[in-house]
Amino acid sequence: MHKTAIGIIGASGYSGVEATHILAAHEKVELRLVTSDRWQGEAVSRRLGTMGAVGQLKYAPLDKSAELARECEVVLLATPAESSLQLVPGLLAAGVRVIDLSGSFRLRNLASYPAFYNFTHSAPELLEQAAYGLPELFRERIPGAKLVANPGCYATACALSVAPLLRAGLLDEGSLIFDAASGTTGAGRKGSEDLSFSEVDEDFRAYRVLRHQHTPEIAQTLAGVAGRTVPLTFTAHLLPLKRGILVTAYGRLRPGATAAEARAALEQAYASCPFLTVEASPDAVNLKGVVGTNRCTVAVAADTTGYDPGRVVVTAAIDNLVKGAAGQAVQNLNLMMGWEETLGLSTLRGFNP
Ligand SMILES: NC(=O)C1=CN([C@@H]2O[C@H](COP(=O)(O)OP(=O)(O)OC[C@H]3O[C@@H](n4cnc5c(N)ncnc54)[C@H](OP(=O)(O)O)[C@@H]3O)[C@@H](O)[C@H]2O)C=CC1
Ligand SMILES: CC(=O)N[C@@H](CCC(=O)OP(=O)(O)O)C(=O)O
Repeated sequence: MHKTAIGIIGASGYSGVEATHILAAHEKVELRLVTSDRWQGEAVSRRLGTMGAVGQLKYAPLDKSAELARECEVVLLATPAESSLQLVPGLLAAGVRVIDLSGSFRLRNLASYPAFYNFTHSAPELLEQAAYGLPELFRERIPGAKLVANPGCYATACALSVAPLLRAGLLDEGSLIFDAASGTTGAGRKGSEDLSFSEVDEDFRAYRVLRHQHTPEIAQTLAGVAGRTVPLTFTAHLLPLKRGILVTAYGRLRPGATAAEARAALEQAYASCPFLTVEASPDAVNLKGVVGTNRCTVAVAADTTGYDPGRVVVTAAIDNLVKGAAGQAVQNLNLMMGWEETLGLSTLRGFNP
């Protein structure tokens, strides 16, 4: 059977390693290229275990990425945003299709880059070309895309929690609040004092409050589904765990809308989405149900206590490295290539039997 040549640039990072595992077992893929400076010259099997034929592949240095990637039909960039920004124009010019896991092609508003990513965008003409790779909400542009901007991990969970309610016109025009918590792999492999074991273990705190880079991304997605600006506050928290994101979203039902309609909106929106599960109650949405898988679980409840009439709460959970990064990238790859959406992703095993 013909296999499609794929490369992973930034293969030694947390999401690059996750992508290597998934693609090594993908029946339609030949993993042709993995690049990393820290592991250059070493075989994949030395770092990740035997992994069949892929185990023999050696990590190439990052500065050879652009040249070697020309042998690939599609390349996943699991690199920091600035590195992706440098690499993407050349790869596209060489006819290579790209799935970028970083934030460098997600935002339409150019001013958001200096404000939230600390750089001025050097390839603004490519932003319009990039398909935002959140298949459950924006499936149409992915199959024909040359460049897919894979969504951020928090942005994935936040958007999937409330988008169906906004699309169905069930929420009022007041602001939405997203409280989200992530495991530490969300910050990547590079170390910092704040992320050291002694600082993180047995602690819990918010970070980058009112200046997190996923705020404009969530706002862009919600405006896309609601057809209006959606005011929002997003707060990220660091969990003393390795993987997983749980978001709790707070909004208000518009007068006359009911909890049953909100639940039906989630169920209808996600009925044909293989990785989305609507749980009976927000209490049933947890990290154990999703970690190690490409799933996203969601559930909604509305206030019945009378203490806050109209209040609606939605929870959503994902694995930040799978549905929040490498798994979603492979889901997008499957759609770009016209393959079954779940290929390589349906047998991933989480904690639950
Ligand atoms: N971790 C997560 O949960 C998520 C991450 N993302 C995004 O995906 C991308 C990869 O993230 P993640 O896997 O966490 O990152 P890591 O920090 O774990 O890994 C970064 C990778 O990029 C390579 N790299 C290339 N250029 C540079 C550079 N200038 N500085 C540092 N590393 C470089 C590194 O190679 P080497 O060191 O071997 O040379 C390494 O393989 C990022 O843009 C991130 O924002 C998106 C969603 C979720
Ligand atoms: C725990 C933790 O630090 N998580 C990261 C999320 C990484 C991500 O998705 O960021 P990009 O938009 O740069 O791709 C953060 O909050 O920045």
